[in-house]
Amino acid sequence: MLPKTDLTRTHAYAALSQHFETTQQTHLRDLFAADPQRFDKFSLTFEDILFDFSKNRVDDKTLQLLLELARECKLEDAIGAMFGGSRINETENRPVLHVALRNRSNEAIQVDGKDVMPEVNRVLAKMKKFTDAVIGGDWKGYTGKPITDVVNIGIGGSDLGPVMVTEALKAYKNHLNLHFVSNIDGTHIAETIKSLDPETTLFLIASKTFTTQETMTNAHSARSWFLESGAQRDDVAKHFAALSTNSKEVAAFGIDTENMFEFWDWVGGRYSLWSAIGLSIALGIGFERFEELLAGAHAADNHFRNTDFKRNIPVIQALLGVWYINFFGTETQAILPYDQYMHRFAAYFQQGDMESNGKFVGRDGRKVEHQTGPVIWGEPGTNGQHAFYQLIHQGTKLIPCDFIAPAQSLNPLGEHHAILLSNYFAQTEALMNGKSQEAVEAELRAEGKSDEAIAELAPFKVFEGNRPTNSFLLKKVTPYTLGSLIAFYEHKIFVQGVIWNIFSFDQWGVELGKQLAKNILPELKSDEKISSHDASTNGLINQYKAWR
Ligand SMILES: O=P(O)(O)OC[C@H]1O[C@@H](O)[C@H](O)[C@@H](O)[C@@H]1O
Repeated sequence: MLPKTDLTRTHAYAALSQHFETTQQTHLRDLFAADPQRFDKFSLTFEDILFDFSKNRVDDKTLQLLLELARECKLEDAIGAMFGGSRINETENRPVLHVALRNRSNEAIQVDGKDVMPEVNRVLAKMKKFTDAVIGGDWKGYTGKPITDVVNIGIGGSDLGPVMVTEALKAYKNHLNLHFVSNIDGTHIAETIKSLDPETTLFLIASKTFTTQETMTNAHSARSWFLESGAQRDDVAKHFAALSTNSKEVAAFGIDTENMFEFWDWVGGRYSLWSAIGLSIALGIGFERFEELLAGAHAADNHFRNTDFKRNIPVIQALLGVWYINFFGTETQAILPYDQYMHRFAAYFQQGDMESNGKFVGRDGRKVEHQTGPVIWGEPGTNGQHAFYQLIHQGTKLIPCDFIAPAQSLNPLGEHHAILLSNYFAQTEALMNGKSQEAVEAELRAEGKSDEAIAELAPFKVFEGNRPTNSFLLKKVTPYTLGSLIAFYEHKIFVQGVIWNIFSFDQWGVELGKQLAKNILPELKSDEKISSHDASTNGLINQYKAWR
């Protein structure tokens, strides 16, 4: 059970509200000028990751109060409850144990008095055997050829993690071609199988529940395509594997349970890349590197669990987010990786964060009186700079941003990396300092502009600055470092959920649309005019029928 604390009724919240009134106008420039130790004080190093949070609109007092808030919300108990296997996902009556999947120390983790680690290790061993056989060419397709292409069919948590990680670690990839099919739009599977040879293709049907409409429909289409190629039913075993918690449905689909890689209901879909759902990752980069990913996450778990909140990266990340969301009223959070390989990182945490903390009902079952999860978005730098940074620099909205970059490039090519990183450093500097009216005027004067032209143009060229950023500087993107970074963001989400007094590990909000789609599907099959919905929905459906 998680402790229940009403955020807005805590002492720390009242103190923070007061503190906000007195400090909200303070400029970051002045905070830096006033404290030469600011970077040392407000940055943390964890192995090969530097987390610099000094460019945030906080001072010692802010952090002290935010840490008090964490204590008042009983964060320590909540962390203990998660790692201890309590059923903290109360609305689904499940523990939340993605940390067990990467528990490389093998320390026992009990659920209802039973250690889950032997099962975790059994599946990992099975994954290793399978990945070694497929990568090594010993696993043969139905005509005796080795596998060349792997297609992961899954959606949401059964897709986004594997896609993000295999993209982020592409530099470590072996010869297997990876493909991901998620969308129910037939275009996705049709375009994917166009280039594939059924004799050398392996399908991974990734679904925790094995009932998700999109995944099952795509899986059936993949199987039909495979059988139409001349393969027999018995050959399915050589070309289809299942990653799931639901052995009954896997068997019903016709996949031999020998080819099933299990995980458990205590793994949330959006936290499942560490489980059998990560099989495509292990196939793409090899099992050892998959284990390095797990090890990096495990090290971050230990940091989260054992480090004083003051020096605890995910706790600080979370508290800064709370400061902006609940006091400054920010609504979004940009994640901006200066690494092309990490181009799906923000998309991954759109699900991770928004499906976890996009909730308006508190753990007491009542509507909360404060803001909860932010809108997460972002694109890799420098592409974003040429697209939406205008608004971050000069728009009317305050957008806290996370900048992420590796010091070492995996593709050192001429000056590319230095140029990339010069932009990474410049952007947080510019967002913090801005550019004053005087500086703009002096610049225009130096360009020889008249006083009149200067007066006209200057206001448009002013940057207020004081826009907060976090910087993650990684030594290099490796499976290990990536594992740690992902785990930090996961725990940030957890901490915020605790403080907001919401349940971060269910996702009831995705159900209504699914239900309604189920009602509408049969209506689309008939030619009759539909009148069972509101006028807009009826109108849209009937126009669709007229045009199809
Ligand atoms: O893995 P499954 O059971 O097919 O579910 C896929 C996704 O289904 C969605 O409905 C859920 O909101 C996600 O959390 C989940 O990841």
